[in-house]
Amino acid sequence: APRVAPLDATPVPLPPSPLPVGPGAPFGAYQSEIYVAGMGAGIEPIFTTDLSRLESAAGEVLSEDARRHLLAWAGGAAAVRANARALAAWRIVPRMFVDRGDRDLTTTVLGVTMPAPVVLGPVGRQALAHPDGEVASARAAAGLGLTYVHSSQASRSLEEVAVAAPAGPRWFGLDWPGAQGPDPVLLTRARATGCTHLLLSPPRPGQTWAPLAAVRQAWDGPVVLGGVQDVPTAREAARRGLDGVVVSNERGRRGPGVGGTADALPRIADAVGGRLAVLFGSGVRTGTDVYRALALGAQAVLVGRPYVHGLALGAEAGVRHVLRTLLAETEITVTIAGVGDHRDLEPSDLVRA
Ligand SMILES: Cc1cc2nc3c(=O)[nH]c(=O)nc-3n(C[C@H](O)[C@H](O)[C@H](O)COP(=O)(O)O)c2cc1C
Repeated sequence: APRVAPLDATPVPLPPSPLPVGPGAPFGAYQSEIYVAGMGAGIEPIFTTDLSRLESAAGEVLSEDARRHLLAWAGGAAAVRANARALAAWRIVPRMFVDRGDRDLTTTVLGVTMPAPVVLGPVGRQALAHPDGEVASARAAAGLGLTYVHSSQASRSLEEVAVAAPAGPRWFGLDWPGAQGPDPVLLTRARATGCTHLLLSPPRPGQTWAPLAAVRQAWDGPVVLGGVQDVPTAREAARRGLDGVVVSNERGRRGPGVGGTADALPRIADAVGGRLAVLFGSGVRTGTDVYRALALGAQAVLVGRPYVHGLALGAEAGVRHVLRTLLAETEITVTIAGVGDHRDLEPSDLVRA
C-alpha cells in the first residue's frame, strides 16, 4: 500500500534546490526559492505573487489620503482601464525549435546596462504608501541592479536616496519647466547625487518646446520625454535632439477618452525607434505585459503603481518582492514562449485576441 504521511507530520526539509537561488540567480529562480521556503520551512512569501491582486491588497492597508493618491481611480480610472484593455488585446504566439542557451534578460538603454528591461518610473509622494518612501524603493531597485527614476515630487530627498542606495543606477524625473527654464540648483543636486539621465514629464496644456534648449544646456546627460502618445510629437522630439521617449498616457490627465497606450506604441516605435530609445510606461502589471510591450517595440518598460503598492504592503522588502515576481514572470514568459533573445521580439510574436 502507498505510504501516506500523517496530516500532522512536520515538514521534512527538502534537499537543496537544483536551481540556483538568491542574488545573481536567473530571475525565474524566485519561483523555486518561494517553493523551497514554503515546502521546506513553511515560510510563505511576504504577500501575494498574483500581481493582479496587488492593488486591492494595497488598498486594504493604505490610508484614505494615500488611496486617493495612489490607487488606479485616483488619476483616471478610464485611462487605466484603457491601458489594461489595450495590453490584454495582444496574445502571445509561441515559437518552436528555438535554441535557448541562457536566460538573459539584460539590455542596454541609452548607455545603461540593465539586468532586465524594467525601470522604476517616477512616482511622487511615496511616503503616503510607507514612511520610508523613495528610500525603500531606491534600495530595492539598487539591490536588483534596476534603474530607479526619482520624482521631483518625491517625499524623500535626492540626498537621502543617494545615501541609502549609493550604487543604484538613477535618473531624475523633472517636471516640464516653465518659461524661466529649469532650476539649476535642482539639476546640480540631481547630478551630484548620481542621477545620470533626465526624464521630463510632459508639458501641461499651453506649455511649449521653448524650455528644452535651457534643459539641454543645464544637463549634459541623456534627456527623455515622458507622456508621449502620438507620432508627430515623437518625431518632433527626435528632431529637437531628445534621446528617448516614454510612451504613456499620463494617468489619464488628458481626460477619460484617451486611448490605451499599447495601441500607440507600435506606431511610435516604427516612426522613431531607429533614432530614439522608445520606452513604455503605462499599465504594465505582469510579466506578460512586459513581453507584450517589448514585442510592440519598447526597449524597456517603466512600472509605477505596482512597486508603490509593494511599498505599502512591505516597505523595501515589499518593493523587492513585487520586482522579483515581475522579473520572474517576465523570464518565464520569454522562456516558455520559445524566444531566444527578448531583444528580437517583434509585433509578429503577438496576435490580436
Ligand atoms: C501617484 C503617482 C505619482 C506620479 N508622479 C509622477 C511624477 O512625479 N513624475 C512623472 O513623470 N510621473 C509620475 N507618475 C507617472 C508614473 O511614473 C507612471 O508613468 C504612471 O504611473 C503609469 O505607470 P503605471 O501604470 O505602472 O502606474 C506618477 C504616477 C502615480 C500613480
